[in-house]
Amino acid sequence: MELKKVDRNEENKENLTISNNKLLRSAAVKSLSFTPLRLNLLQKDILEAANEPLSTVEDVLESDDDRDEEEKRIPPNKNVTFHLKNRLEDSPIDHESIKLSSVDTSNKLCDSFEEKLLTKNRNDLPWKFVETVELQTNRSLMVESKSLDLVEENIQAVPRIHCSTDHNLKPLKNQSFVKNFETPIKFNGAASGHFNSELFKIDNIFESRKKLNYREQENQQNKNTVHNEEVILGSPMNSTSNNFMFNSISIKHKMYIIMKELGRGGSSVVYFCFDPITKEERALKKVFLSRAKSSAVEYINEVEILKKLQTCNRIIRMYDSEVQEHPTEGKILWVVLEKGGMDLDKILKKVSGQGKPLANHIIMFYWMEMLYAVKQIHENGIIHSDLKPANFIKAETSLKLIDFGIASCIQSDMTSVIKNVAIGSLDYISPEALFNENNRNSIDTSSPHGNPKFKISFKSDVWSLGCILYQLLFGRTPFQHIGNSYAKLSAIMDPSHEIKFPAVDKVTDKLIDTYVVPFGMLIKNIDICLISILE
Ligand SMILES: Nc1ncnc2c1ncn2[C@@H]1O[C@H](COP(=O)(O)OP(=O)(O)OP(=O)(O)O)[C@@H](O)[C@H]1O
Repeated sequence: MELKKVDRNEENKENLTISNNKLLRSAAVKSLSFTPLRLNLLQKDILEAANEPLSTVEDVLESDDDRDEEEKRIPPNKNVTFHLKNRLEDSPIDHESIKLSSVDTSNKLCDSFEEKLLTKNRNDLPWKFVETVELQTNRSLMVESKSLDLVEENIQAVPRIHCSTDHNLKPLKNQSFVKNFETPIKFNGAASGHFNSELFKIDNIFESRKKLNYREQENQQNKNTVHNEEVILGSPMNSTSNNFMFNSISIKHKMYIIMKELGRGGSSVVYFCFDPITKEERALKKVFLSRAKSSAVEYINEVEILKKLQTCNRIIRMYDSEVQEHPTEGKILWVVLEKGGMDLDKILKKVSGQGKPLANHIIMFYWMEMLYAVKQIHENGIIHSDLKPANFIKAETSLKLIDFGIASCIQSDMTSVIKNVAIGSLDYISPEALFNENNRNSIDTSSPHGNPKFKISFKSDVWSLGCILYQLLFGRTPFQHIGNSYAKLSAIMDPSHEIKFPAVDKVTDKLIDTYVVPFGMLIKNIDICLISILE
């Protein structure tokens, strides 16, 4: 890899403004190679970042900087105290704690739970501890609400568990080793949470219910040709309430328990679900085909494209799909997908909410992950057409690409495709995706004469990548500040529009006198599609 010495003075005096006639793709990439915006990284940093599991990267983002390295880890085989905190009241529940003994923090079996949470004298709390459950590799807590009304509302009140190696049950001073309970709870009357894993208490509840529920489901299927009404699986064990409910769905004769919503798109909802037989977690995308703004064919297209990309490790895995007729909701497309974590948009919002800039090596890590993903689809002849942070999600230790709803498959002898609608997300859309070849003199994307014609190529994705890169560096997309949509479209399409590249001090003390890896060199090695732009 080529290394280059930084001239600090040269670096700092530049405040680059690049004319749009070289297009954002080129400008964004070049800005990194020749200006203070260049990612000043040690080769070591890059390699470290590339090898670092994403979860660790996020842990870094979440942790308190002033904490000792030592303190961040709970040593294996030490007693660990979990401290429940009621976030609404914002006061630790001092007397309520669980002692675990011999906890192996590498997420292996924990030997025993010594104590249950004491709830006496704490009748004022909306939450009552019920029990802890030890699954093979996971530890779960179960918490029950005294009031049904409080369940949905206060679900956020439970979610903090403070881990401490301290036997005196004190929460850590800076509370930075905090694991959030996610909120899988859709149940009435009881809530379960988890830490260190995304498996739930539902596991053992489900075991005892399984036979019954399959029978129920079978009966229902026999009685009813519309076989995929959501099935209520009965009341839970250990719950004082009899309103414990799960939603389940059968896709290609395989049952999934729906746990919670993960996200939403224009015409779809994505749920976190659980395969009760294999215990595997899945994401379930429910597309309301009849409500789809764009053609339902596009969602079917998504399934076909995903099938084509199943050998690519930076693309979300698809396990199954089925179109079903729902009595009230019309045609529904169900797609069973690999479950990812947070999408990059949420990660960026979270970071900006913390008021911290993204560290260079994290930018680099995300950026490389995005390039790998886009490289894989381009090599397979696919143009995504809707690249944006929300469509990259954390999965395993990488970022993976999702949402191929408007993607196009290009024949091997072609480099572009004609669409008859402008497609993409406004802040990331390329000029050519807005440029109606049948209405050249206007930014009006409709056509007075004949069908509109938009010529999309692989480079449209590169433009969107440039916008994402800009956002990673400056905290906003290049056209985000233009509020009026018409003005925004004009700016995107106007080659003379100037994109501002504010001077930001990305050069930390640590890196000032070190060598720099020009960003372009990395890209060159990664994405063939960017080579032409750099040269
Ligand atoms: N496999 C997955 N694992 C985890 N979360 C997911 C997964 N797929 C989607 N999501 C979440 O759901 C959101 C919406 O999903 P997706 O983008 O696929 O829907 P869409 O209807 O195609 O969206 P759009 O209207 O933007 O095209 C995503 O931004 C992401 O937060």
